[in-house]
Amino acid sequence: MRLTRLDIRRLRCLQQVDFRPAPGLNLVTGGNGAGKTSLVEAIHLLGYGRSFRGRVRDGLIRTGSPNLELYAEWLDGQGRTRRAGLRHGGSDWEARLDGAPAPSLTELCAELAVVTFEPGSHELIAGGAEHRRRFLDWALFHVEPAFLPVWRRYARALKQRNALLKRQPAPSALAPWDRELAEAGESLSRLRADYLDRLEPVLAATAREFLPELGEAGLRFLPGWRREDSPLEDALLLARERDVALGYTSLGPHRADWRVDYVGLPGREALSRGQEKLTALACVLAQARAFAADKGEWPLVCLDDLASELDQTHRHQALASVLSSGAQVILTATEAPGDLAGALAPEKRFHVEQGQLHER
Ligand SMILES: Nc1ncnc2c1ncn2[C@@H]1O[C@H](COP(=O)(O)OP(=O)(O)OP(=O)(O)O)[C@@H](O)[C@H]1O
Repeated sequence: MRLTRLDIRRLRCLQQVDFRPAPGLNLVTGGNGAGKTSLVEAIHLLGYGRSFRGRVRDGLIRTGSPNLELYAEWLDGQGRTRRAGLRHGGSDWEARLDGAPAPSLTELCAELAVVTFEPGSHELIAGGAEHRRRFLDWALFHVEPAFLPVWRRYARALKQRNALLKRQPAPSALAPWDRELAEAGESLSRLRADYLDRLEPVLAATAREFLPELGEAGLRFLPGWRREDSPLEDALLLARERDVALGYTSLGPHRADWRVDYVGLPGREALSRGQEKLTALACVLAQARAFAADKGEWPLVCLDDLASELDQTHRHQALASVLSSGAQVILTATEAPGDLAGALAPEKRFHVEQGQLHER
């Protein structure tokens, strides 16, 4: 997909910004606090329904304004122009897709595929499991039509089982919910495991470009219970008494996780901070590549403040690898990097200052 237009109104310091990116590399420069990340957050919001810095109600709307507005146009894989608009007031929102009201933000996000690497992205490796589950589920949401209904069914059953657990039921009263949770949970785990199997060789190839010294990268799926020992329904049965005492469901796909292991390293703890960041970048780019292989088009790639995360060699490698595939990239930096030339020369340059965007 290729973003051709993004109008931003009242998002953080961006009162009124009209962004017209080029198909390839777009460089956005600006000093600290100028609004570069806010621009990336606007794109991310359309693709995920939230910012990577939190929900809309957590400060994304310009102070003193009742809401923010976004309007985007992009070309899809068939060259058709698509349009989306979003007005978000924090708790209430209104969205339109191709001129018609969008019944849910999910529907809007399904149309605009965006991957983002930003200074917080190393959490994908160093942070809690929810970051990695979100990463996994984003990909499945886009490439696997069976995913969303199964995920919703699981979330509903989990909510109901947890509500019941809070009332300290007799353990046998959990049986119907265990069955429902287990059925949806087994399907969800199969989809996640299959996706990670497909992603693994793509990640290994990407990691080889960035971190060849660590040896082959592999992915290990942790489904949220000892899946190799027992089906989920049996595991839930065995956990009933404990769950009643705890008041919540202690195992299942809502506790799933995955990790990257390198042949040359004994464990994740052994990664340096720079290696964590490079591994996170390899994961994000591998996900974009796997998406392109499945869907026949690249997601929009946003690289916020890449220079603060990576040395010049790795920055070059990452950009060269993404741009050679024809992806559209939005790259932000405090200063224009002096080394972006030849195949890495930006097609368009923008500068943000005090929330105003200028094309250079
Ligand atoms: N709700 C808000 N209303 C108005 N201004 C806000 C709001 N939230 C944040 N800001 C301001 O918007 C700016 C946000 O800047 P942003 O994070 O996009 O900067 P940046 O160019 O990425 O900077 P850096 O290089 O420091 O990361 C800051 O100046 C901040 O004070």
